[in-house]
Amino acid sequence: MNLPSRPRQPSRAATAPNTNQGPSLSAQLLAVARALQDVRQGQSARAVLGGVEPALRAGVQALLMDVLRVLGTAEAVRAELAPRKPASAVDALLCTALALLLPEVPRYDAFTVVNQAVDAAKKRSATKSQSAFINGCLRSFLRERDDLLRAVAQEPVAQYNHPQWWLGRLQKDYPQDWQAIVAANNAQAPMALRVNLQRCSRADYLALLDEAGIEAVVGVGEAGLVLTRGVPVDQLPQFAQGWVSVQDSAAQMAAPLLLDGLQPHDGRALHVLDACAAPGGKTAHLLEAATPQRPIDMVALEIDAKRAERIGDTLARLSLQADVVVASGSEVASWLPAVQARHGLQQFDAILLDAPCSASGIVRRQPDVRWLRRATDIAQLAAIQRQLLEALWPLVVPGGRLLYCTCSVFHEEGEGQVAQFLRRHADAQRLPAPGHLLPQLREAGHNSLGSLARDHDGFYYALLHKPLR
Ligand SMILES: C[S@@+](CC[C@H](N)C(=O)[O-])C[C@H]1O[C@@H](n2cnc3c(N)ncnc32)[C@H](O)[C@@H]1O
Repeated sequence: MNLPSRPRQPSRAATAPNTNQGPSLSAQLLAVARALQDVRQGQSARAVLGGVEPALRAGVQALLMDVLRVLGTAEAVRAELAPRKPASAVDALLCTALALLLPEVPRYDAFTVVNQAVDAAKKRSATKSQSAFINGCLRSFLRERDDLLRAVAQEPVAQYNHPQWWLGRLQKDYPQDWQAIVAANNAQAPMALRVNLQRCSRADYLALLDEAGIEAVVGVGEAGLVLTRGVPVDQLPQFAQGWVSVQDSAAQMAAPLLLDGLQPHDGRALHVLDACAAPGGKTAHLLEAATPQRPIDMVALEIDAKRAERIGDTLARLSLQADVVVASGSEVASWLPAVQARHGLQQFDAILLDAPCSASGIVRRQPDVRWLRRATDIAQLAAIQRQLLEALWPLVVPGGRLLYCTCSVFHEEGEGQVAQFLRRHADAQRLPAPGHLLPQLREAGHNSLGSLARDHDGFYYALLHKPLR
């Protein structure tokens, strides 16, 4: 945490409490505080934001993400200012305003935040009677900010903005790199794109972006791009027509890892199973990588019926096709016979197992994740990952392969899981794959183009080959 040496000046964003066009800051603060209350009760930020009225949603989303990134500091400061924890609605509004007053979040002039937070408090029955208390706390913070920040800087949760158990796990798994991982988690991720090579080349799409005034650099693989500034997807040329998708650079490594060098011998289509497929980002990438010489027959499995609908939406936009099956990858008997009959197959040439995980590698995109997870979740998730690996490995044809991946940096969900699997399965051989990829903190000069091109989330990849008998 950087301590400011002098009071912060009015900053880059709005300093006025309201404009003629947009909703007032107090209305946004009220909605952010309600959303924070819901997240604290266990709901994901994505689900909560879905319920925010459309006119407020974009602003509330941006502010909520900022608040969640510094929530550990804000809560520690609140505890200094008000040792007896206020009622949940009051605490959520107070912590929201404190977060927006921290030096890491220079969005608004400090007095604007204070005044608008007090206005917000007066608008809600659950906070109305505490508006003077909120005003007092926030003004105390402005007066004593440096001392308060120095006091809480000694507490790891306040300093690093991650739960204690999470920091402990990172320290154990990465004694050298844990602080760099935490710093990357607290930064904002760039917007990465994957060009649909069935529709156009990367060079042609770059030219389209250039025409639209959107600056981008070449990213991973044959289809990756990274924007120097994120834009709403509807501003991306030909997005609705399926020429491009938004996907982090680490996730874009899955399709080439699984497919490169794999060719069915008899000229038939490659039988591919995406075993945990929703919302279908990697299913789509695999299908985009099909060629006339290597057509792909895709089965996309997903346990959650609602999420499975999103695979259909993803594929429809991109004009791609898969057999979407709602079932559990670990209960093979419930879906395999019907799939075998429909596709005329016995086993799969390639299986992608993008397993459910803690999502500890993508917290820079989903800053709520760190506050929602519990320490005990990791062992439970590792048990599910193990069941899926055990159930799916027999479905790989000899000569075929399984790509195991998670968007986690924790060893128990990555290297630890795969090392145990290899000890149990003499018929599994490792092929080259990146292993644990760590989220990157961009180098000095921040948006330096080379640094952007190499930026990615935290991820884990292991490629397992089943030799011919
Ligand atoms: C990491 S996400 C997959 C992301 C997806 N591969 C993509 O790139 O868009 C994991 C998915 O696995 C699903 N899932 C969890 N347990 C499962 C199981 N036993 N069988 C099949 N799907 C499962 C979850 O509902 C979730 O949609």
